[in-house]
Amino acid sequence: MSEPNKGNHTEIEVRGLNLWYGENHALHDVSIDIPKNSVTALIGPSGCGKSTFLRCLNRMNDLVKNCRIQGSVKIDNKDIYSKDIDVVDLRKRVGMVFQKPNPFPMSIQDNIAYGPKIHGVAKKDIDGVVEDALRSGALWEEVAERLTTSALDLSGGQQQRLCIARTLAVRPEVILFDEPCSALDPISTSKIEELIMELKKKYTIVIVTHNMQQAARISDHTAFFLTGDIIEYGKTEQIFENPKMKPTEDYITGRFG
Ligand SMILES: Nc1ncnc2c1ncn2[C@@H]1O[C@H](COP(=O)(O)OP(=O)(O)OP(=O)(O)O)[C@@H](O)[C@H]1O
Repeated sequence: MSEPNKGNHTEIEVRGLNLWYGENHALHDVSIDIPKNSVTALIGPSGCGKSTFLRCLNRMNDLVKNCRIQGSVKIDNKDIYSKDIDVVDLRKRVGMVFQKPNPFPMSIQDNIAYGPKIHGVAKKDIDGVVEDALRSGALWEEVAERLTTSALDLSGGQQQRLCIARTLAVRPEVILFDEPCSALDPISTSKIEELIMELKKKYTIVIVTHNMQQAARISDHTAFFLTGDIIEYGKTEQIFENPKMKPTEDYITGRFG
């Protein structure tokens, strides 16, 4: 079991989390404390369970057939797997941004307004919510004059910032990023990285990344996963400059993975 991080106020507390896809035991007794208003990076070789773990944090694995989960995941002190949790409300509180930008096939404005409308924001307030979300997503200046045009006409990087803005529009507490830059060029990537570092002032961020430099640049804490276990978890500086575990050192120095 990994040492839970002690320090900042904990936003996400995971204890003894086990997950099976059918017979495949994909997460082994994972425990971790993820601090509020910070960026936590999940790194590790392909297939080690990073995305699986990330998806446990907003119960996206509920949608996977034959998936079984044991253990507890508390967000803001409340077990998100308890019976009285409304999963739609949970996914509003814990937003997610995926590897490939996935705007809805509708206008920029409607992409952002979609969630707030579903969650009951009054019509008169929608324009303000849209503008705020696009500003927070560092996209407003680029799209203010073309809000009614299709989101699919935006560049890949702009689409990804739109997806981030769409997540922000429903006022989440936590944002999960699953390799958000892997489909983007270096300039778009650095814009998203800057945005993530800005967003952590208001939100708790957990990011899966294959890009070690990215983890080192933007995260405060890093967890190294290997075959379904957290091998090491700590301050990013310590993990990258002075890893305590041999497999962590081997991975970050490129000896495997
Ligand atoms: N929907 C699913 N159904 C069945 N098995 C799955 C599913 N998703 C993941 N797995 C399995 O769970 C294990 C962990 O996969 P996961 O995608 O979480 O790893 P990862 O570290 O995120 O990998 P990558 O870096 O390649 O995205 C793998 O053995 C994978 O095959």
